[in-house]
Amino acid sequence: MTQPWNAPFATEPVRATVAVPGSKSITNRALVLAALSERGGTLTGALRSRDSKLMIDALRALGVPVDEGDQVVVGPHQGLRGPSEVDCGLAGTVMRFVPPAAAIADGDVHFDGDPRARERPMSTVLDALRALGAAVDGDALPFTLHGKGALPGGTVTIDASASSQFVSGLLLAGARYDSGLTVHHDGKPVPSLPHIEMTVAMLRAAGVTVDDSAHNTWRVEPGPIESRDWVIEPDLSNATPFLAAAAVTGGSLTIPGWPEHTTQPGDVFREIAAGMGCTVQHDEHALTLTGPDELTGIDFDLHDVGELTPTVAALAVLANGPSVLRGIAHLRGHETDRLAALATEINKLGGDATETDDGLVIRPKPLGAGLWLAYEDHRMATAGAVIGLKVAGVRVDDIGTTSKTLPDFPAMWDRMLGAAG
Ligand SMILES: O=C(O)C1=C[C@@H](OP(=O)(O)O)[C@@H](O)[C@H](O)C1
Ligand SMILES: C=C(OP(=O)(O)O)C(=O)O
Repeated sequence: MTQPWNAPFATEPVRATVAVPGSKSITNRALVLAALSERGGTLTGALRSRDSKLMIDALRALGVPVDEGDQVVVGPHQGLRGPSEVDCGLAGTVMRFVPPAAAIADGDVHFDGDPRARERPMSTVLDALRALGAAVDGDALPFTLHGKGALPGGTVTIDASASSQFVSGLLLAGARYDSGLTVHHDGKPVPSLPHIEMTVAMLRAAGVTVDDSAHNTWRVEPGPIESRDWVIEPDLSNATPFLAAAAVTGGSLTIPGWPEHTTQPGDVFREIAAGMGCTVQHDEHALTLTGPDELTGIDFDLHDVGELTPTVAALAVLANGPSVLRGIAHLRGHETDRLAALATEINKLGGDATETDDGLVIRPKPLGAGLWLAYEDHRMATAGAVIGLKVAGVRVDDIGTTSKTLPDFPAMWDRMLGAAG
């Protein structure tokens, strides 16, 4: 058990430029697409973190050569194969993206992951694969896919209201199914739609024909996936704790390389921060956020951008008025039940947060020192760091859990604060 991390308290406004590593979501999609293309592919600016390492190791376990140099190079291979073991860790992208790909492997593939991963929703993907012709034992991690080297594919109806990753995972592999794939969603609205747009955009960039013109229906034509050099954008969701540092201290923070156009949901943070009183400037080179004297509360539907919730909740705790965060019931199936975790930890520090059916209500109240639990959730850990900038004596029990997507977080945070002087 590691010692709790003393969250640095900001004695002056944060003023810094912070370069964040590559996007988790784009990196892990590019890895899957490269593995499913005949000649592999390369990734420039790939994220190197627990989640991307789990994806690389999963692909290697399926017989795909992956070289991790300056670039990540996915080599050509003779087809995915078992028998093999895949460790999903706590990575939603590994547990939801790899099984649809492994469904065309030759041989058995056994999947498992962290204890919490066994509780994350999974049966939708496995039922869909069964409906498309796969043989699968199990409804959650651990489970075994009995690959036959090909999958008929066709049309499947799923309820993807618990996670957009159910749709993305199926679409990423769908072109390699004999008849391609049509996915219909039937249920409450699918969350995180920008992440599905990211999937569709990357499939098209790899030469796959995708029809997403009908609401809640996606059609992927069968055919090859082209080999490409993927240039990975900075992870905009991982940029948000750093931007939040400027927001809560009345400072100014620049993220270089913020894309002009992107499917990353982190881009919506510009609108949220502006809605809370920040000034946000964006040009073709960078994004700069300047914090106000006092943050205002916000009423925001985060359904499309749920992964921003922990950062936004941290801002809300330090705002001068109430905030309502809506549309995020599906966060109960994330790395931890994020609604329960945020409400519990905020209230433990003396704050006022209430869980609703689909979100959180956070009211201003002075906070005090205390231990902030991360629940093995990288974004809970970074939210604790943001609050600690303004509340003296906050400790985060497991800052190391940030390695899921941002292994260098504590050093980056220190460098950011050092730059403020
Ligand atoms: O496809 C992706 O890369 C992701 C989709 C989203 O999942 P949910 O739709 O389950 O929220 C997001 O929260 C997750 O961090 C990454
Ligand atoms: C929900 C998240 O991760 P995962 O890809 O494991 O679902 C997240 O990073 O906020």
